[in-house]
Amino acid sequence: MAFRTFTIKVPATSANIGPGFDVVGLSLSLHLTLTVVQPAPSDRPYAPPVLKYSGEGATEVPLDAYKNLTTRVALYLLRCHDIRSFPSGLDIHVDNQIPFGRGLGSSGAAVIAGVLLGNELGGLKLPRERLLDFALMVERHPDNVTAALVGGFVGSYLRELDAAATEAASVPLSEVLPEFPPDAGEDWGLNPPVPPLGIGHYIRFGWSESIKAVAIIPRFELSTAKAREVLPLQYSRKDLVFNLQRLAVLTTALGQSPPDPELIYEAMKDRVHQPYRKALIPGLPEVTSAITPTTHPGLLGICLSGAGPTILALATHGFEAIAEDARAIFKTTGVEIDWKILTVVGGSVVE
Ligand SMILES: Nc1ncnc2c1ncn2[C@@H]1O[C@H](COP(=O)(O)OP(=O)(O)OP(=O)(O)O)[C@@H](O)[C@H]1O
Ligand SMILES: N[C@@H](CCO)C(=O)O
Repeated sequence: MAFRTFTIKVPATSANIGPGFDVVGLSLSLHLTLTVVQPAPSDRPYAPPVLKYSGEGATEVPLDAYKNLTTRVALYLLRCHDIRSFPSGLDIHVDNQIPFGRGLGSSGAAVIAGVLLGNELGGLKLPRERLLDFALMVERHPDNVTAALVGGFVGSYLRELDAAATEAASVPLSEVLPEFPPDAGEDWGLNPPVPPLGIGHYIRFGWSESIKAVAIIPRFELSTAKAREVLPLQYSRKDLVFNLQRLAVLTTALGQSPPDPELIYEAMKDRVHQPYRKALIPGLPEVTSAITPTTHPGLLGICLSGAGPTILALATHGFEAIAEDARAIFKTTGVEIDWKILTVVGGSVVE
């Protein structure tokens, strides 16, 4: 193969949208972009990938290809296809607009970029559904990764697997993505666990073109793992039905033109994750209860974005008033924010 260069562009995502915990995701107009230069094979000694990084997270992300999340996922995909290492002399420049640990799907985007990178480098030509299986072996809830891969407003579920497939899909992350020493020589250890076929299934819902998302982004990180630890293992029937009723309405309501604020505001309420996360996000209940379609014309609904701490307000107009009033409320709790108006975009692209 001759020298080639390609780019991989993956959108940010907001998961849950209120009641759809671990079920729905929305792809948004911030991107993780990889520009990859792959030299033609040569007789020169093996050279490991050189990773450069700009934008969000540039000061904290590992630049060792055997430690970085995206390249580790790419290597996982390659190793599952009997390709034991990266091609020699790769140059990968990552430019990232998605802030880390804010509930905008940075890790989901990094994982999807990794499966797309592995697919390209190995010339594997895997279909989208199979790429999703690999992503789900790493990020085990489907909402962010599915929306990042296919784009739009997406609902997904994990198929019930038989006993053997359940076992294959439940191996610890450390076995899926072992950390190799950079100079690992010939000993690559055990074969990686190959995902069962068809783990995740999804459908794209309609989305009204008039709706934009105001991302109100606190200036602190909250890891998804920490924000999941505070959730209970069991829920009352009342709370479950509360969420199911709203989610059923929401998936169609956001596709209608014009969107109905009265219907959507209530349909974006949640009793499964947000109430438990408020202790981690000072100001969350105050912002979501003070900003309503009555106080802020144009607002449709407001919720925690993913595992937080970002708050997502869906609106047709009045964006600045929503964001600045949220800023003022957060300020009273000592939290500074940045905000952005985002649009709903298509899925990942390799070109
Ligand atoms: N582009 C990237 N390259 C390498 N690692 C990344 C990248 N983006 C995110 N990560 C890793 O993922 C971590 C953040 O993941 P986490 O799941 O906690 O939050 P999030 O994905 O931003 O939010 P959420 O899942 O709630 O939408 C970062 O601290 C970093 O370790
Ligand atoms: N559904 C997940 C999204 C975060 O990745 C959560 O809320 O924990």
